[in-house]
Amino acid sequence: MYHTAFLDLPHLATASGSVQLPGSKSISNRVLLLAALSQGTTVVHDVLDSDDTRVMLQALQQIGCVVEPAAVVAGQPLRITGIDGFLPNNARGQLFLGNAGTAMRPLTAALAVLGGNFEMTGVPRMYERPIGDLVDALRQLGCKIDYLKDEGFPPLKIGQPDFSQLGSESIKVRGDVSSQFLTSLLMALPLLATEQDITIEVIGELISKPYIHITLQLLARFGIAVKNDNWQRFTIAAGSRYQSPGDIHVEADASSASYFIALGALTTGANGQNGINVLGVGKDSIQGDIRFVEAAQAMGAVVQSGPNWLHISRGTWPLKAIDMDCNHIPDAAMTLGAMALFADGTTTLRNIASWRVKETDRIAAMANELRKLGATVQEGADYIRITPPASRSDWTAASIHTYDDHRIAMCFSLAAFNPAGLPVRIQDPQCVGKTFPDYFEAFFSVTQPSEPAPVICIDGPTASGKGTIAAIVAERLGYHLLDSGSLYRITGLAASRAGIELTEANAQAIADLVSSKVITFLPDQQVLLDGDDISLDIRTEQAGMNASQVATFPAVRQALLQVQRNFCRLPGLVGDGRDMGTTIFPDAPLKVYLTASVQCRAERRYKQLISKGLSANMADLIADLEARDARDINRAASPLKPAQDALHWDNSDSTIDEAVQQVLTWWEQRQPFAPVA
Ligand SMILES: Nc1ncnc2c1ncn2[C@@H]1O[C@H](COP(=O)(O)OP(=O)(O)OP(=O)(O)O)[C@@H](O)[C@H]1O
Ligand SMILES: Nc1ccn([C@H]2C[C@H](O)[C@@H](COP(=O)(O)O)O2)c(=O)n1
Repeated sequence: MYHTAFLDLPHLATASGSVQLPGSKSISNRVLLLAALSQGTTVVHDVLDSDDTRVMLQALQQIGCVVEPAAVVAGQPLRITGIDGFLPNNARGQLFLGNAGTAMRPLTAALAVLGGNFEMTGVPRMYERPIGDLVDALRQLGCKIDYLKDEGFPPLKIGQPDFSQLGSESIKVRGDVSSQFLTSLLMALPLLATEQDITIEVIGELISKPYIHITLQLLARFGIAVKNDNWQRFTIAAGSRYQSPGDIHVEADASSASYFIALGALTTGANGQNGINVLGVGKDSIQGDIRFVEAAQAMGAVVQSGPNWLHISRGTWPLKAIDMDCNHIPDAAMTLGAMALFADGTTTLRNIASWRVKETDRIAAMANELRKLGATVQEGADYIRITPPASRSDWTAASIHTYDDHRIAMCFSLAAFNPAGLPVRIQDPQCVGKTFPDYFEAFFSVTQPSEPAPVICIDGPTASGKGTIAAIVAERLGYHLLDSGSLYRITGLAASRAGIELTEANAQAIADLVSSKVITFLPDQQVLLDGDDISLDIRTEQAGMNASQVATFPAVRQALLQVQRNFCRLPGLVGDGRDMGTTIFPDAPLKVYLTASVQCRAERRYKQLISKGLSANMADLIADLEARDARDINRAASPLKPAQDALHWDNSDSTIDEAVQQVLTWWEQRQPFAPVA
């Protein structure tokens, strides 16, 4: 997941390949709660690991469930031992539920019926998301729920219920604000339907029926039969008791599939490959958002499907504008809003009032951000109408505000395929953590830029601070990092270990040797050579001198050329070395030549070596630095020198932060985005 302040997507040209989607959020959180309420242990496979499931799992452990392991571990199922319909004595506490509607609402209902003493809290946006209709319905039953802040909204305090007045009348709940209210009652009331039937009656039109369909399907898996009378009355039979189904698999998220379905519809592939394969969800899905496929087809996508896979390719182009009632696919419909940017006219998405009370006011948010890109947008209480930019020149490079809403971030990634060749900036990309933490990694794995991904080159003499500055700049931008010096250090070390003398006569043998090695770069500057950890061995001054020696051999430089260029991948690269800007990435949009005085560099290197527990003395260091500088500058092959278009920075008197800021400022000056107001 990207934790950067923003993520710049370069202009993208083509897309092809396969994406394995993460588990569905809606199914994950329902299954987790049902398992928690059940008798027995449920083994849950493929649970989504995201912000919303994390808060749910934490809360379930607080109410007394045993969860093993305590959090989702990739590739491992979760074992949940439920409470069998009863809270432990004196169950109480504060449950923090972030911005997860799929946790706040069902847990409120279940705990209000079970009768714990809990405070239900979350992030500020959660306190703007209505829950009053659910609370009213629960109070009809005798549940005790108080508002801790604003009437009708979390945070809430749940106390002991009094069911002595419980009669045979049906429980009434509004169906036109959020289907999560009905889902919450459907999951909580089996706990009360031990001796009598319980009927829920929906007031107003029931929105998002597909989500109720998921709830009913999953209740059935946990042993609860519900009679559905025309989506207006739901009767839970007397004698209900949650029973673990044993093993259960969470299918992949159909809403998350929408971005890749759209991607297939928008793009052509490169190198003879065509289309996008979406794995983990297909035509047998129980999720309503799978019907996004029909909407995408209406806009021109060509879709083939199997039980749990989809293959999508471009059909009609430009896409066809549509006028569609999207009530059945409220979440995935946002993706249609992004697709509308590529349509042949005005697209209208109707019956989407629920967008206004989601993670943010999604109608307003989509309208604002689409306008930034150049679209003409009209919004109403329950609709949005989008006309794409009239021509290429009407597109603008936009910095997309994401409102802490994962779907806004994912939708607007598609705008990077604009016909104007513009990049797109996604602010706060980590908001995708709510449902699809590795969304951008998946997106980059199947997309290709129209130009090579952007590279920032930082060259300069030894100990000038290149490596330090490059690493921080890369981290701030979410870019890959190439420490090219380490490749020469590895080469020198490999040759020495193989007993090859570092002479010109052995240059080809050394080049062949390094080409035959498996070099692995791990986080935290860890480097493996054929599986051996050589991270410290390559950092000695001797290793630096050896590197400088082998770096004079053209055969070695040639062997490492493509290795270095292969580091240039989406979303971009920061490369540090001696010839990044002159030889390896001559077309890089930013080249920095970083220097510092010899005395200053020697002092820094001294401190660096001592802090690593390596021995050093200043006089030797100065001599070594000067010798290394001389060799690097005077060698014939790709000598150390500033590229003609490099910007120079002497950082003898600046801090690391100042140097980083300078590079980032230069980089920002090259971006087309308007400054954030
Ligand atoms: N502006 C700065 N102020 C103070 N210390 C710095 C500054 N820049 C870098 N340093 C420190 O100097 C040391 C050397 O920096 P670094 O290893 O990044 O240099 P380098 O140019 O990459 O060296 P080499 O080419 O040998 O790999 C590090 O300990 C780093 O923390
Ligand atoms: N692009 C590069 C990077 C490094 N070298 C050589 C010259 C250096 O003295 C040696 C070690 O580099 P360091 O890790 O200190 O940055 O490797 C080069 O020729 N070209």
